[in-house]
Amino acid sequence: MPRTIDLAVIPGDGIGPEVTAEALKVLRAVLPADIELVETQYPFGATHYLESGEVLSDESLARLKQHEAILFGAVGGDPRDPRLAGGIIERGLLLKLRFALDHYVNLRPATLFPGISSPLAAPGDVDFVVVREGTEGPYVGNGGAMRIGTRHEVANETSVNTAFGVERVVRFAFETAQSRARKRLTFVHKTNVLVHAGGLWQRIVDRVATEYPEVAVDYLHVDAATIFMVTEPSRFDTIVTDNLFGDILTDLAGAISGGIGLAASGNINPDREFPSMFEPVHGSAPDIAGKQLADPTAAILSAALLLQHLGLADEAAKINGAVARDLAGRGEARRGTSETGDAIVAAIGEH
Ligand SMILES: NC(=O)c1ccc[n+]([C@@H]2O[C@H](COP(=O)([O-])OP(=O)(O)OC[C@H]3O[C@@H](n4cnc5c(N)ncnc54)[C@H](O)[C@@H]3O)[C@@H](O)[C@H]2O)c1
Ligand SMILES: CC(C)[C@H](C(=O)O)[C@@H](O)C(=O)O
Ligand SMILES: [Mg+2]
Repeated sequence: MPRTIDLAVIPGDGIGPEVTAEALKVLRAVLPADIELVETQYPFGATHYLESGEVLSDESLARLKQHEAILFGAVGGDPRDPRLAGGIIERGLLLKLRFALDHYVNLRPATLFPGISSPLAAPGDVDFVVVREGTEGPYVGNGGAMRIGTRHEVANETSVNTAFGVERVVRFAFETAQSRARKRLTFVHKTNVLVHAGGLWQRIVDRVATEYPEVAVDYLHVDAATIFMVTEPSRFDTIVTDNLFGDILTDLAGAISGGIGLAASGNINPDREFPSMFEPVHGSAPDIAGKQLADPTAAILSAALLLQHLGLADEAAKINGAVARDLAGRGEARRGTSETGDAIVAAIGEH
């Protein structure tokens, strides 16, 4: 039966548009003739804000909610531009989307593909997925500052953790662990210091664990987790953690899996009340923007996560297979962004 995918596309700033163009190229190439991809482009990002004054209006948000899924590039402008101070784009656009669309699971797989060199690990050593909480923690903007600019300034940034919010992401993580071959879940936090939030998380992990007897659960403090991610990444299968620890751990996970240019993510609303949003883990990379130097593989693998979420597992597997074949033969030669997109499209045709 013919099917349509109604996709919102937010390319964003810097390398965002460059890598998103390649992800769309691959999506168009992998979908069979009876699935029509309908793309609606939205201009949001720092550049659009500086031109129009809009970060993300309520009307735009309402329009985005109508789509089936969102493909997101990356946002963020010149860090020295005072008009962009205060995380106006990061908070006002990206986090606003994650919160408004209730993306309580931020799913970030880490896989070291054959053919890719990692500072320390060997292929097969890195094959885990981070289930990062996406709507709570220190990200909620519950804070404030007083006596700003004086020697007596006080600044607070409160981490908000609710039983409801923690339980739903922990349940998702157990389901994920249960579905994977090794069935191992590592809870990462800092329960020895952040005792209030840590206590809540620990009690919920312990309680939900009783419903998943096949899943082996362990715990690591986040500082120790960074050690093992470098020295023994094979110990990880599924990781569940809060919003901030998950942010930091997944850049590290990218670095040990061949680089941030390969790290994909999905901001998922498992209840399917709102569209989920798929984006590379990396940002707008102003240092390499406009030079065709960005690796679009993270954006392309994020498109595969998007297809998986929409129930198109065969097409998602085709993209993952094409990326694996391309990476295996890529070697050390430097390639341009669109050249890499073309090579992955060509690799889809090989199977
Ligand atoms: N999801 C997002 O939109 C997102 C995520 C992270 C950062 N940001 C924003 O992006 C801006 C830059 O942030 P940053 O420099 O901390 O992080 P970044 O991820 O943009 O860049 C970090 C380093 O990784 C490199 N890099 C990133 N993506 C790459 C790719 N695809 N191929 C090759 N190299 C790549 C960059 O050149 C840079 O050296 C900031 O405004 C930040 O707030 C946005
Ligand atoms: C840009 C920023 C708000 C964002 C985050 O911290 O979640 C980014 O670092 C990411 O990892 O997607
Ligand atoms: Mg990050």
